Amino acid sequence: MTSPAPSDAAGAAGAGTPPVVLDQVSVSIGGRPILRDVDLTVRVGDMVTLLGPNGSGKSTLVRAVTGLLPHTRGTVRLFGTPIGDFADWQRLGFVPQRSTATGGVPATVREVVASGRVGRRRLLRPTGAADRRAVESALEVVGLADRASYGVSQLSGGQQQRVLIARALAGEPDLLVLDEPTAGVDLPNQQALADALARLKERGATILLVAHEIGPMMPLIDRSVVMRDGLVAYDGPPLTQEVAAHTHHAHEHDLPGGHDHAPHVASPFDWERGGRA
Ligand SMILES: Nc1ncnc2c1ncn2[C@@H]1O[C@H](COP(=O)(O)OP(=O)(O)OP(=O)(O)O)[C@@H](O)[C@H]1O
Repeated sequence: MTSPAPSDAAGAAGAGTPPVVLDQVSVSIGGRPILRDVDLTVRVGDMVTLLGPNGSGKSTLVRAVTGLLPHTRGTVRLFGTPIGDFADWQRLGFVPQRSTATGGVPATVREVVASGRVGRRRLLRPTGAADRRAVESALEVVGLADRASYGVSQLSGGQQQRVLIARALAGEPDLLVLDEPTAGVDLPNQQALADALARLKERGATILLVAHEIGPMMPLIDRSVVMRDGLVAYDGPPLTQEVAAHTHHAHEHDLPGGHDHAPHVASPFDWERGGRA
C-alpha cells in the first residue's frame, strides 16, 4: 500500500494498551437487557471476530464500542481512555451493516471514500495531498480504482460494501470495526475484503469484525468471540468455519443456559452436547 503508515497504533496510553476493553458491560434497550456483564479485550494488532446466533447481541456490542449506543453498566475503554472521555475518534473506523449504508446516496465512489478523511482533516482545511493519496490508496486496496467516478448506486451490493470499507480505510484507522461486511457478498468480493483487511493488519491496525461468513478471512483471524443471549459464550482461538457456521445457524431456543447467570466462557461445542460446561 502506498499510503503513509497509520498514526502510532500504540497510542499515547502506551505501546501495549489494548484498543478495546470492555469490563462488565451491560446494555439495556427500552429497559430490556441486551448485553449482560460482557468482558472483552482486543489487543493491539489483533483481528477478532465476533460470532453468534441472530439476536445474540453482536451489533449491540459493536455499537457500544463505537459509542453509538450508551452502556448502562460497566466500563468501555478505547485506547485506554473511558469512552465518555475519548476524543480521538479519527483513530476508529466503522463499517456499519450494509442495510444502513449507501442506499440512494447520489455520490461518486471517490466522494464517499473521501468522506472517510473528514476526521483526519483540520476544520475547514481543503483536501490536501495526503488526503488524496489516502483516498486513491484505499480505492486501490479494495479494487475499485477504476470505478472511482461511478455513482455508488451504479455498483453491485458487494462493490458498495467495498466502497464503505475503502471509506473506513481512507481514514487510516488504528482500530477498524466492521459489522457483517460479508453478509450477502459473493466470494470474489469476500476475497477483496480479506485482501484489504490483510493490508490494514500489516500496517499494525486492530480489527474487530462481526461476521457470519468467515470465508477467505479465516487465515487473518487471531481470536474468536462467540455471543449467546447477550453473554460471551466463547473467547479463544479462532473457530473453524464449520463451527462458526454452526454458531450462526443455532437459535437461542436450541441453546442451553438461563438469563440470570454471570458470564460463562465455554467451548461452543458445549452447545452441541446440550448442556453448559
Ligand atoms: N433499537 C433496538 N430496539 C429494541 N431492541 C433492539 C434494538 N436493537 C437491538 N435490539 C434487540 O437486541 C437483541 C440483540 O440484537 P443485535 O442486533 O445486537 O444482535 P446480533 O447478534 O447483531 O443479531 P444479527 O446477527 O441478526 O445482526 C435482539 O433481540 C434485538 O431485537
